[in-house]
Amino acid sequence: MTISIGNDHAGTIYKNEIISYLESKQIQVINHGTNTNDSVDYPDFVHPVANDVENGKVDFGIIICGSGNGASMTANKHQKVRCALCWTAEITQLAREHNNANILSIPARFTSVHQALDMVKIFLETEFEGGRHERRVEKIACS
Ligand SMILES: O=C(CO)[C@H](O)[C@H](O)[C@H](O)COP(=O)(O)O
Repeated sequence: MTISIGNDHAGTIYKNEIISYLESKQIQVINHGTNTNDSVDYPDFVHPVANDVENGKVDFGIIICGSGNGASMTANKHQKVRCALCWTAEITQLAREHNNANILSIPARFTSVHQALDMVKIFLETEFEGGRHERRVEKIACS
């Protein structure tokens, strides 16, 4: 499995912890940055992740900013992306089970690193339930 990841300056520390976790699980990572704490614009680092998911280069993406909102809004501009802003384990599990989310948006300024790593684990290990949810997910994309 390969994961595409991107973040703004508010998420750099969390991104580095997540990469360490993923690599410990032998998961390859495409890191689109940013890699410093210098102020940047989140769309510049989220669009590449959304492109990777939309083009089928990876199955899942992870994006991180301060509240998770800007990153999520940016990713969801991409037609084939279903980005979920998650801040608890249960919301993360439901984002996969019910919404077949393919990008996880993490609010770095409102979660701990431990919570973020737990959400990443859940996001990657939880299967989409399909069934009634499949019909609903298919209606998300505007024609
Ligand atoms: O888009 C955001 C707000 O929803 C992100 O949280 C950004 O990380 C945040 O806006 C950055 O704020 P800063 O004051 O420029 O660090």
